[in-house]
Amino acid sequence: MGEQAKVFIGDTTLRDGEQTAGVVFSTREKIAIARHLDAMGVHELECGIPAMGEEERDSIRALVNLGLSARLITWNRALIPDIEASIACGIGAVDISLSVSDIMIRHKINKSRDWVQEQLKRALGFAKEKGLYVCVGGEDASRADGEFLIELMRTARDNGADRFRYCDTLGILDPFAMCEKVARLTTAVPELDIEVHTHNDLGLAAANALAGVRGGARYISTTVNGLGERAGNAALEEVVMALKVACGVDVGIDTRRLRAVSRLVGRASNREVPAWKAVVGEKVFSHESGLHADGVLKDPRNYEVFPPEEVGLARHIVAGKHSGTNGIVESYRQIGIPITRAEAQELMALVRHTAQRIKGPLGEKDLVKLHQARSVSLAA
Ligand SMILES: CC(=O)SCCNC(=O)CCNC(=O)[C@H](O)C(C)(C)COP(=O)(O)OP(=O)(O)OC[C@H]1O[C@@H](n2cnc3c(N)ncnc32)[C@H](O)[C@@H]1OP(=O)(O)O
Ligand SMILES: O=C(O)CCC(=O)C(=O)O
Repeated sequence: MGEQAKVFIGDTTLRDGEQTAGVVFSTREKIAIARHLDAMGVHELECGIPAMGEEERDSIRALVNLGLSARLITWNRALIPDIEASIACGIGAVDISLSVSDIMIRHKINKSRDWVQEQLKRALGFAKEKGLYVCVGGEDASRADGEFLIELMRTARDNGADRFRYCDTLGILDPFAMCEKVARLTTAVPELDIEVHTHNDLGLAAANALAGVRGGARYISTTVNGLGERAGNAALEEVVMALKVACGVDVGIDTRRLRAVSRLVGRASNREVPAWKAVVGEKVFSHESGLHADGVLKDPRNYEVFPPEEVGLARHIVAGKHSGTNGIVESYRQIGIPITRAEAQELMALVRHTAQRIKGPLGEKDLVKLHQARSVSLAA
């Protein structure tokens, strides 16, 4: 993955994210999330499923009316009425989805590979006739026959598709396999851009998204906080920061807004963001252990992969069971009580004991109490 690689983010918080069992966004929440993602510079928003009915279509129309810079795209089965419903919302881009693995072709949609090919031509032909941008969604592509996928992509290319979405629908791939499989497709059909849509059933969604890019994909499907079916999708915040930090690929998104959008989606989905959530968790820049706190105080780069401000977070030095002298001095400094290293060393056993007793970090009151107790015992 070189610096020159252009990678686009297609966020599907408002479609696959909302498909999380039990999650419902109000139109107002959808608007707030869409505005936020747009302001950050997310390139495309998959914003709903018009075939679901009038209420869903109304919310999609409300999003269309915002006039965002991001491209809005809807999810559709490969059925003309689904695409007509999208057009009726004023949408200019559609994902036309087909199950492409034999297991789903036979045991879900009860059809054949030939039917899939023919239905793709029909639905894609219709959408292109209407002037739409079309992403062809290959549901369960990671379990599909490789040769069949190539044939399907060629059909898609020859019928005007703008890109192909390679879905690891069940999250079964490892990053090495993902890279190889996508590379095979990009080599066989180089004219058609690939998007990778990865699920987190094995905790590999973000890694697989990056592996897809290594294999030649140019689009990544994400959701804020990794919301999505079952264990969720590749998290926007993880993908964007991993691309930037680990791969040297800047997708041009304002990462300082990641915390805010994470909290917005956390509230709207009624799924609080865990404090330890990678990249945006409230406590992922908290340092307690003596050697870590010391290292961070000397130079944050010792223990921080990027500065917390880069994602809208802040650093915290925490006094607790594993604290060392320098961390304790800093904890007292933060609450306006300057102490010396010698004083901190004397307080350390009390800090450890208190942390053990309360089974957690010390708050301001605990620190003040220990400091007063020490002063009293010295005076006595
Ligand atoms: C992997 C994914 O996330 S794909 C996105 C899935 N998202 C959703 O399902 C959320 C929204 N879904 C819905 O509101 C509804 O399921 C609708 C409107 C899409 C369809 O509703 P219904 O017509 O009542 O069908 P139902 O949900 O029971 O079953 C799906 C039907 O679509 C068919 N189907 C499934 N995928 C496709 C496809 N890609 N192209 C064409 N037909 C399909 C199934 O074979 C089944 O048809 P059958 O009843 O003839 O066997
Ligand atoms: O078919 C698509 O475009 C997306 C389907 C999907 O969400 C998935 O396969 O996980």
